Amino acid sequence: MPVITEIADLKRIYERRVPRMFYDYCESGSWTEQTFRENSSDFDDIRLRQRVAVDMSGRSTKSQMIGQDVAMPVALAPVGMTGMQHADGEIKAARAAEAFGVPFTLSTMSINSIEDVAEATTAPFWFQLYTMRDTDYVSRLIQRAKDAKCSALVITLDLQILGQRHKDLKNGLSAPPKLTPKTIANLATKWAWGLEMLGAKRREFGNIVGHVQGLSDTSQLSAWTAEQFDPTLDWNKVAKLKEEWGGKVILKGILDAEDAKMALKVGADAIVVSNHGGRQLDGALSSIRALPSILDAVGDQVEVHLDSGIRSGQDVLKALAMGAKGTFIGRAFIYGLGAMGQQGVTKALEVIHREMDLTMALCGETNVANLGRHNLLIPEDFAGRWQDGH
Ligand SMILES: Cc1cc2nc3c(=O)[nH]c(=O)nc-3n(C[C@H](O)[C@H](O)[C@H](O)COP(=O)(O)O)c2cc1C
Ligand SMILES: O=C(O)C(=O)c1ccccc1
Repeated sequence: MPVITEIADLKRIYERRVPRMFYDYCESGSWTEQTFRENSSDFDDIRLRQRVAVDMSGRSTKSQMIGQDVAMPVALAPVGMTGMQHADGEIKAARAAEAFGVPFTLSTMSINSIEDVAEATTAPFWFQLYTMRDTDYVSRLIQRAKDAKCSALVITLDLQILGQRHKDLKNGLSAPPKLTPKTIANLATKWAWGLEMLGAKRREFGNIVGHVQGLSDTSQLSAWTAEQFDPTLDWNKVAKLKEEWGGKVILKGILDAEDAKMALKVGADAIVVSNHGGRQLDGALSSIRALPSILDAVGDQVEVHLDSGIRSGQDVLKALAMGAKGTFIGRAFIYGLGAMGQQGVTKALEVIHREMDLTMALCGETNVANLGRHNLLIPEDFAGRWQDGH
Protein backbone atom coordinates (compact mmCIF):
# COMPACT_ATOMS: atom_id res chain seq x y z
CA MET A 1 0.00 0.00 0.00
CA PRO A 2 1.51 3.35 -1.01
CA VAL A 3 2.11 5.93 1.72
CA ILE A 4 -0.58 8.58 1.49
CA THR A 5 0.23 11.97 2.96
CA GLU A 6 -1.82 14.38 0.85
CA ILE A 7 -4.99 14.51 -1.25
CA ALA A 8 -2.89 14.55 -4.46
CA ASP A 9 -1.67 11.01 -3.62
CA LEU A 10 -5.26 9.77 -3.62
CA LYS A 11 -5.97 11.55 -6.90
CA ARG A 12 -3.10 9.75 -8.65
CA ILE A 13 -4.41 6.34 -7.60
CA TYR A 14 -7.99 7.36 -8.43
CA GLU A 15 -7.01 8.36 -11.97
CA ARG A 16 -5.48 4.94 -12.63
CA ARG A 17 -8.33 2.96 -11.14
CA VAL A 18 -11.58 4.49 -12.38
CA PRO A 19 -12.95 4.46 -15.97
CA ARG A 20 -11.94 7.60 -17.85
CA MET A 21 -15.53 8.73 -18.34
CA PHE A 22 -16.08 9.03 -14.59
CA TYR A 23 -12.66 10.52 -13.87
CA ASP A 24 -13.32 13.19 -16.51
CA TYR A 25 -16.81 13.82 -15.10
CA CYS A 26 -15.32 14.52 -11.68
CA GLU A 27 -12.28 16.46 -12.79
CA SER A 28 -14.07 18.80 -15.21
CA GLY A 29 -15.16 22.37 -14.83
CA SER A 30 -17.47 24.02 -17.35
CA TRP A 31 -16.19 25.65 -20.57
CA THR A 32 -12.66 27.07 -20.15
CA GLU A 33 -12.47 25.86 -16.53
CA GLN A 34 -11.29 29.28 -15.35
CA THR A 35 -13.52 29.25 -12.27
CA PHE A 36 -12.59 25.61 -11.57
CA ARG A 37 -8.89 26.56 -11.54
CA GLU A 38 -9.32 29.79 -9.58
CA ASN A 39 -11.34 28.02 -6.87
CA SER A 40 -8.06 26.45 -5.82
CA SER A 41 -5.48 29.04 -6.89
CA ASP A 42 -7.31 31.83 -5.02
CA PHE A 43 -6.78 29.93 -1.78
CA ASP A 44 -3.06 30.10 -2.50
CA ASP A 45 -3.28 33.91 -2.65
CA ILE A 46 -4.15 34.03 1.03
CA ARG A 47 -1.25 33.61 3.44
CA LEU A 48 -1.24 32.49 7.05
CA ARG A 49 0.10 34.41 10.00
CA GLN A 50 2.64 32.39 11.95
CA ARG A 51 2.49 32.86 15.72
CA VAL A 52 4.85 31.29 18.25
CA ALA A 53 5.15 30.56 21.95
CA VAL A 54 1.43 29.96 22.36
CA ASP A 55 0.41 26.90 24.41
CA MET A 56 -0.74 24.53 21.68
CA SER A 57 -1.68 21.59 23.87
CA GLY A 58 -5.29 20.47 24.11
CA ARG A 59 -6.17 21.55 20.60
CA SER A 60 -9.50 20.63 19.07
CA THR A 61 -11.04 20.87 15.61
CA LYS A 62 -14.50 20.10 16.99
CA SER A 63 -17.29 22.45 16.06
CA GLN A 64 -20.94 22.55 15.01
CA MET A 65 -22.70 22.87 11.67
CA ILE A 66 -26.43 23.84 11.83
CA GLY A 67 -26.35 22.96 15.50
CA GLN A 68 -24.98 19.45 14.95
CA ASP A 69 -21.71 18.39 16.55
CA VAL A 70 -18.93 17.70 14.04
CA ALA A 71 -15.40 16.36 14.54
CA MET A 72 -14.30 19.16 12.21
CA PRO A 73 -16.46 21.58 10.22
CA VAL A 74 -16.01 19.69 6.95
CA ALA A 75 -19.07 17.98 5.43
CA LEU A 76 -19.05 15.65 2.43
CA ALA A 77 -20.69 17.54 -0.45
CA PRO A 78 -23.45 16.00 -2.56
CA VAL A 79 -21.83 14.37 -5.58
CA GLY A 80 -23.97 12.88 -8.34
CA MET A 81 -23.05 9.36 -9.54
CA THR A 82 -20.74 8.71 -6.60
CA GLY A 83 -21.68 5.05 -6.96
CA MET A 84 -19.97 5.01 -10.38
CA GLN A 85 -16.64 6.08 -8.85
CA HIS A 86 -16.68 2.98 -6.66
CA ALA A 87 -19.24 0.21 -6.19
CA ASP A 88 -21.86 1.36 -3.63
CA GLY A 89 -19.91 4.60 -3.34
CA GLU A 90 -22.60 6.53 -1.48
CA ILE A 91 -22.94 3.85 1.19
CA LYS A 92 -19.16 3.73 1.61
CA ALA A 93 -18.72 7.49 1.79
CA ALA A 94 -21.62 7.80 4.25
CA ARG A 95 -20.10 5.14 6.49
CA ALA A 96 -16.69 6.81 6.43
CA ALA A 97 -18.29 10.18 7.30
CA GLU A 98 -20.28 8.63 10.14
CA ALA A 99 -17.22 6.96 11.64
CA PHE A 100 -15.27 10.21 11.41
CA GLY A 101 -18.06 12.32 12.85
CA VAL A 102 -18.75 14.62 9.89
CA PRO A 103 -22.00 15.09 7.90
CA PHE A 104 -22.62 13.20 4.67
CA THR A 105 -24.84 14.74 1.99
CA LEU A 106 -26.62 12.41 -0.44
CA SER A 107 -27.28 13.83 -3.91
CA THR A 108 -30.64 13.46 -5.66
CA MET A 109 -28.49 12.11 -8.53
CA SER A 110 -26.91 9.36 -6.45
CA ILE A 111 -26.60 5.71 -7.43
CA ASN A 112 -27.40 4.25 -3.98
CA SER A 113 -30.86 5.42 -2.96
CA ILE A 114 -31.95 7.36 0.12
CA GLU A 115 -33.20 4.07 1.57
CA ASP A 116 -29.92 2.23 0.82
CA VAL A 117 -27.93 4.84 2.74
CA ALA A 118 -30.43 5.00 5.63
CA GLU A 119 -30.23 1.23 5.98
CA ALA A 120 -26.42 1.18 5.96
CA THR A 121 -25.84 3.97 8.52
CA THR A 122 -27.12 5.06 11.91
CA ALA A 123 -26.13 8.74 11.99
CA PRO A 124 -28.61 11.00 10.20
CA PHE A 125 -27.37 12.28 6.86
CA TRP A 126 -28.34 15.32 4.78
CA PHE A 127 -30.32 15.04 1.56
CA GLN A 128 -29.61 17.32 -1.40
CA LEU A 129 -32.60 18.17 -3.56
CA TYR A 130 -32.79 19.00 -7.23
CA THR A 131 -36.24 20.17 -8.24
CA MET A 132 -37.87 18.52 -11.23
CA ARG A 133 -40.77 19.65 -13.40
CA ASP A 134 -42.70 16.69 -11.95
CA THR A 135 -43.72 18.21 -8.62
CA ASP A 136 -45.30 14.98 -7.36
CA TYR A 137 -41.96 13.32 -7.75
CA VAL A 138 -40.26 16.13 -5.80
CA SER A 139 -42.83 15.69 -3.02
CA ARG A 140 -42.16 11.97 -2.95
CA LEU A 141 -38.41 12.62 -2.71
CA ILE A 142 -38.99 14.99 0.22
CA GLN A 143 -41.19 12.39 1.92
CA ARG A 144 -38.54 9.69 1.39
CA ALA A 145 -35.91 11.95 2.97
CA LYS A 146 -38.24 12.54 5.93
CA ASP A 147 -38.87 8.79 6.29
CA ALA A 148 -35.10 8.23 6.25
CA LYS A 149 -34.79 10.76 9.10
CA CYS A 150 -32.46 13.04 7.15
CA SER A 151 -31.48 15.92 9.42
CA ALA A 152 -31.24 18.64 6.78
CA LEU A 153 -32.46 19.35 3.26
CA VAL A 154 -29.78 20.91 1.08
CA ILE A 155 -31.50 22.67 -1.82
CA THR A 156 -29.10 23.30 -4.68
CA LEU A 157 -29.93 26.50 -6.55
CA ASP A 158 -27.14 26.78 -9.11
CA LEU A 159 -28.04 23.90 -11.41
CA GLN A 160 -31.46 24.07 -13.01
CA ILE A 161 -29.62 23.77 -16.30
CA LEU A 162 -26.29 22.04 -16.66
CA GLY A 163 -23.14 24.08 -17.36
CA GLN A 164 -21.48 22.64 -20.45
CA ARG A 165 -18.61 20.30 -19.71
CA HIS A 166 -16.93 19.42 -22.95
CA LYS A 167 -15.51 16.06 -21.94
CA ASP A 168 -18.81 14.67 -20.64
CA LEU A 169 -20.48 15.37 -23.97
CA LYS A 170 -17.61 13.87 -25.92
CA ASN A 171 -17.44 10.82 -23.65
CA GLY A 172 -21.20 10.23 -23.79
CA LEU A 173 -21.35 10.20 -19.98
CA SER A 174 -23.99 7.85 -18.61
CA ALA A 175 -24.72 5.53 -15.70
CA PRO A 176 -24.11 2.70 -16.22
CA PRO A 177 -21.56 3.43 -18.98
CA LYS A 178 -22.85 2.77 -22.49
CA LEU A 179 -20.78 0.09 -24.14
CA THR A 180 -19.04 1.54 -27.20
CA PRO A 181 -15.71 0.38 -28.67
CA LYS A 182 -14.01 3.27 -26.83
CA THR A 183 -15.57 2.60 -23.42
CA ILE A 184 -15.05 -1.16 -23.75
CA ALA A 185 -11.33 -0.62 -24.46
CA ASN A 186 -11.05 1.65 -21.43
CA LEU A 187 -13.13 -0.57 -19.11
CA ALA A 188 -10.89 -3.52 -20.02
CA THR A 189 -8.01 -1.73 -18.28
CA LYS A 190 -10.13 -1.06 -15.15
CA TRP A 191 -10.88 -4.65 -14.20
CA ALA A 192 -10.68 -4.13 -10.42
CA TRP A 193 -13.29 -1.37 -10.67
CA GLY A 194 -15.44 -3.59 -12.90
CA LEU A 195 -15.24 -6.64 -10.66
CA GLU A 196 -16.40 -4.65 -7.67
CA MET A 197 -19.12 -3.01 -9.71
CA LEU A 198 -20.52 -6.43 -10.61
CA GLY A 199 -21.25 -6.94 -6.92
CA ALA A 200 -22.73 -3.49 -6.34
CA LYS A 201 -26.22 -3.09 -4.99
CA ARG A 202 -27.01 -0.60 -7.77
CA ARG A 203 -25.58 0.64 -11.06
CA GLU A 204 -28.18 3.22 -12.04
CA PHE A 205 -29.76 6.28 -10.40
CA GLY A 206 -31.26 4.83 -7.21
CA ASN A 207 -33.49 7.77 -6.34
CA ILE A 208 -34.94 7.92 -9.83
CA VAL A 209 -35.02 4.66 -11.75
CA GLY A 210 -37.95 2.57 -10.54
CA HIS A 211 -39.35 5.42 -8.44
CA VAL A 212 -40.95 7.50 -11.14
CA GLN A 213 -42.98 6.43 -14.08
CA GLY A 214 -42.62 8.08 -17.42
CA LEU A 215 -39.18 9.54 -16.83
CA SER A 216 -37.27 8.99 -20.00
CA ASP A 217 -33.88 7.43 -20.53
CA THR A 218 -31.17 8.70 -18.16
CA SER A 219 -28.37 7.58 -20.45
CA GLN A 220 -27.88 11.03 -22.00
CA LEU A 221 -27.33 12.96 -18.84
CA SER A 222 -27.27 16.54 -20.11
CA ALA A 223 -30.33 16.02 -22.31
CA TRP A 224 -32.11 14.27 -19.44
CA THR A 225 -31.34 17.13 -17.05
CA ALA A 226 -32.66 19.69 -19.53
CA GLU A 227 -35.84 17.67 -19.89
CA GLN A 228 -36.49 16.94 -16.20
CA PHE A 229 -35.14 19.77 -14.01
CA ASP A 230 -37.53 22.60 -13.28
CA PRO A 231 -36.40 25.79 -15.05
CA THR A 232 -39.08 27.84 -13.24
CA LEU A 233 -37.53 27.45 -9.79
CA ASP A 234 -37.62 30.84 -8.04
CA TRP A 235 -37.54 32.17 -4.46
CA ASN A 236 -41.28 31.58 -3.98
CA LYS A 237 -40.82 27.94 -4.83
CA VAL A 238 -37.79 27.73 -2.55
CA ALA A 239 -39.93 29.07 0.30
CA LYS A 240 -42.61 26.47 -0.46
CA LEU A 241 -40.08 23.65 -0.48
CA LYS A 242 -38.80 24.81 2.88
CA GLU A 243 -42.33 24.72 4.24
CA GLU A 244 -43.01 21.29 2.80
CA TRP A 245 -39.81 19.94 4.36
CA GLY A 246 -40.42 21.53 7.75
CA GLY A 247 -36.89 20.89 9.04
CA LYS A 248 -33.46 22.45 8.67
CA VAL A 249 -32.72 23.87 5.22
CA ILE A 250 -29.35 24.66 3.68
CA LEU A 251 -29.38 26.67 0.44
CA LYS A 252 -26.44 25.72 -1.76
CA GLY A 253 -24.93 27.62 -4.66
CA ILE A 254 -25.06 31.20 -3.40
CA LEU A 255 -22.30 33.39 -4.86
CA ASP A 256 -23.78 36.87 -4.70
CA ALA A 257 -24.64 39.09 -1.72
CA GLU A 258 -28.08 39.91 -3.18
CA ASP A 259 -28.94 36.21 -3.40
CA ALA A 260 -27.61 35.69 0.12
CA LYS A 261 -30.11 38.31 1.33
CA MET A 262 -32.91 36.45 -0.46
CA ALA A 263 -31.80 33.21 1.18
CA LEU A 264 -32.02 34.97 4.52
CA LYS A 265 -35.50 36.21 3.68
CA VAL A 266 -36.82 32.71 2.97
CA GLY A 267 -35.43 31.60 6.31
CA ALA A 268 -32.51 29.35 5.37
CA ASP A 269 -30.71 27.82 8.35
CA ALA A 270 -27.46 28.00 6.42
CA ILE A 271 -26.19 28.92 2.97
CA VAL A 272 -23.33 27.38 1.04
CA VAL A 273 -21.20 29.89 -0.83
CA SER A 274 -20.45 27.76 -3.87
CA ASN A 275 -20.04 27.80 -7.62
CA HIS A 276 -20.61 24.04 -7.81
CA GLY A 277 -16.89 23.36 -7.98
CA GLY A 278 -16.52 25.47 -11.13
CA ARG A 279 -18.94 23.22 -13.00
CA GLN A 280 -21.72 25.72 -13.71
CA LEU A 281 -21.07 29.40 -14.57
CA ASP A 282 -17.51 29.54 -15.85
CA GLY A 283 -16.15 33.06 -15.31
CA ALA A 284 -17.87 33.37 -11.93
CA LEU A 285 -15.73 34.40 -8.96
CA SER A 286 -14.08 31.69 -6.92
CA SER A 287 -15.99 30.89 -3.75
CA ILE A 288 -13.27 32.11 -1.42
CA ARG A 289 -13.16 35.48 -3.22
CA ALA A 290 -16.96 35.78 -3.11
CA LEU A 291 -17.11 34.93 0.58
CA PRO A 292 -16.19 38.30 2.19
CA SER A 293 -18.96 40.31 0.51
CA ILE A 294 -21.53 37.66 1.42
CA LEU A 295 -20.36 37.63 5.03
CA ASP A 296 -20.63 41.41 5.10
CA ALA A 297 -24.22 41.18 3.84
CA VAL A 298 -25.63 38.33 5.96
CA GLY A 299 -22.84 36.81 8.06
CA ASP A 300 -24.30 37.81 11.40
CA GLN A 301 -27.80 36.53 10.55
CA VAL A 302 -27.34 33.14 8.89
CA GLU A 303 -24.73 30.41 9.10
CA VAL A 304 -22.43 30.70 6.10
CA HIS A 305 -20.66 27.64 4.71
CA LEU A 306 -18.29 27.41 1.75
CA ASP A 307 -17.24 24.87 -0.83
CA SER A 308 -15.35 24.74 -4.15
CA GLY A 309 -11.61 24.34 -4.41
CA ILE A 310 -10.81 22.85 -1.01
CA ARG A 311 -7.97 20.36 -1.38
CA SER A 312 -6.34 20.55 2.05
CA GLY A 313 -6.86 21.30 5.72
CA GLN A 314 -5.08 24.58 5.12
CA ASP A 315 -7.80 25.57 2.65
CA VAL A 316 -10.42 24.65 5.28
CA LEU A 317 -8.63 26.76 7.85
CA LYS A 318 -8.43 29.74 5.48
CA ALA A 319 -12.19 29.55 4.79
CA LEU A 320 -12.98 29.36 8.51
CA ALA A 321 -10.59 32.17 9.40
CA MET A 322 -12.20 34.28 6.67
CA GLY A 323 -15.50 33.80 8.51
CA ALA A 324 -17.23 30.66 7.19
CA LYS A 325 -18.72 28.45 9.91
CA GLY A 326 -18.38 25.27 7.90
CA THR A 327 -17.04 23.83 4.66
CA PHE A 328 -17.86 21.03 2.21
CA ILE A 329 -15.47 18.93 0.18
CA GLY A 330 -16.44 17.34 -3.15
CA ARG A 331 -13.57 16.08 -5.28
CA ALA A 332 -11.19 15.68 -2.33
CA PHE A 333 -13.28 12.82 -0.96
CA ILE A 334 -14.15 11.40 -4.40
CA TYR A 335 -10.42 10.93 -5.11
CA GLY A 336 -10.19 8.85 -1.94
CA LEU A 337 -13.34 6.87 -2.71
CA GLY A 338 -12.23 6.06 -6.27
CA ALA A 339 -8.75 5.16 -5.08
CA MET A 340 -9.68 2.79 -2.26
CA GLY A 341 -13.36 2.81 -1.35
CA GLN A 342 -14.47 3.56 2.19
CA GLN A 343 -10.89 3.40 3.45
CA GLY A 344 -9.95 6.07 0.92
CA VAL A 345 -12.67 8.45 2.10
CA THR A 346 -11.46 7.93 5.66
CA LYS A 347 -7.92 8.62 4.44
CA ALA A 348 -9.03 11.87 2.77
CA LEU A 349 -10.73 12.99 5.99
CA GLU A 350 -7.66 12.06 8.04
CA VAL A 351 -5.35 13.97 5.72
CA ILE A 352 -7.52 17.08 5.90
CA HIS A 353 -7.97 16.79 9.65
CA ARG A 354 -4.24 16.46 10.26
CA GLU A 355 -3.41 19.42 8.01
CA MET A 356 -6.03 21.50 9.73
CA ASP A 357 -4.88 20.59 13.21
CA LEU A 358 -1.17 21.22 12.55
CA THR A 359 -1.89 24.47 10.75
CA MET A 360 -4.03 25.67 13.65
CA ALA A 361 -1.15 24.94 16.02
CA LEU A 362 1.39 26.78 13.87
CA CYS A 363 -0.98 29.75 13.66
CA GLY A 364 -1.10 29.81 17.44
CA GLU A 365 -4.73 28.72 17.72
CA THR A 366 -6.22 25.88 19.73
CA ASN A 367 -9.83 25.84 18.63
CA VAL A 368 -12.03 26.58 15.67
CA ALA A 369 -14.17 29.21 17.41
CA ASN A 370 -11.13 31.47 17.87
CA LEU A 371 -10.08 31.46 14.20
CA GLY A 372 -10.55 34.78 12.48
CA ARG A 373 -9.14 37.20 9.95
CA HIS A 374 -6.31 37.94 12.40
CA ASN A 375 -4.89 34.55 11.27
CA LEU A 376 -4.72 35.62 7.63
CA LEU A 377 -2.70 37.86 5.38
CA ILE A 378 -5.11 38.85 2.62
CA PRO A 379 -4.04 40.79 -0.50
CA GLU A 380 -5.42 44.33 -0.37
CA ASP A 381 -7.41 43.86 -3.56
CA PHE A 382 -8.56 40.31 -2.73
CA ALA A 383 -12.27 40.99 -3.13
CA GLY A 384 -12.10 44.48 -4.54
CA ARG A 385 -10.54 44.01 -7.97
CA TRP A 386 -13.90 43.02 -9.46
CA GLN A 387 -16.60 45.63 -8.96
CA ASP A 388 -20.15 44.84 -9.95
CA GLY A 389 -21.09 46.47 -13.21
CA HIS A 390 -23.83 48.75 -11.81
C1 LIG B 1 -18.53 14.88 -9.84
C2 LIG B 1 -19.34 15.92 -9.14
C3 LIG B 1 -20.72 15.76 -9.04
C4 LIG B 1 -21.49 16.70 -8.35
N1 LIG B 1 -22.83 16.49 -8.19
C5 LIG B 1 -23.54 17.33 -7.43
C6 LIG B 1 -24.91 17.06 -7.14
O1 LIG B 1 -25.46 16.06 -7.55
N2 LIG B 1 -25.58 17.97 -6.39
C7 LIG B 1 -24.99 19.12 -5.92
O2 LIG B 1 -25.65 19.91 -5.25
N3 LIG B 1 -23.70 19.38 -6.16
C8 LIG B 1 -22.96 18.51 -6.89
N4 LIG B 1 -21.64 18.77 -7.11
C9 LIG B 1 -21.02 19.95 -6.49
C10 LIG B 1 -20.49 19.62 -5.10
O3 LIG B 1 -21.54 19.43 -4.19
C11 LIG B 1 -19.60 20.74 -4.56
O4 LIG B 1 -20.28 21.96 -4.63
C12 LIG B 1 -18.28 20.86 -5.31
O5 LIG B 1 -17.76 19.59 -5.62
C13 LIG B 1 -17.27 21.62 -4.48
O6 LIG B 1 -16.07 21.78 -5.13
P1 LIG B 1 -14.78 20.83 -4.93
O7 LIG B 1 -15.06 19.59 -5.73
O8 LIG B 1 -13.70 21.65 -5.50
O9 LIG B 1 -14.65 20.54 -3.46
C14 LIG B 1 -20.86 17.84 -7.79
C15 LIG B 1 -19.48 17.98 -7.90
C16 LIG B 1 -18.72 17.04 -8.55
C17 LIG B 1 -17.23 17.22 -8.62
O1 LIG C 1 -22.57 16.96 -12.25
C1 LIG C 1 -23.01 17.75 -11.41
O2 LIG C 1 -22.32 18.66 -10.94
C2 LIG C 1 -24.39 17.60 -10.95
O3 LIG C 1 -24.73 18.21 -9.98
C3 LIG C 1 -25.34 16.74 -11.69
C4 LIG C 1 -26.44 17.31 -12.32
C5 LIG C 1 -27.30 16.52 -13.05
C6 LIG C 1 -27.09 15.17 -13.15
C7 LIG C 1 -26.00 14.61 -12.50
C8 LIG C 1 -25.14 15.39 -11.76
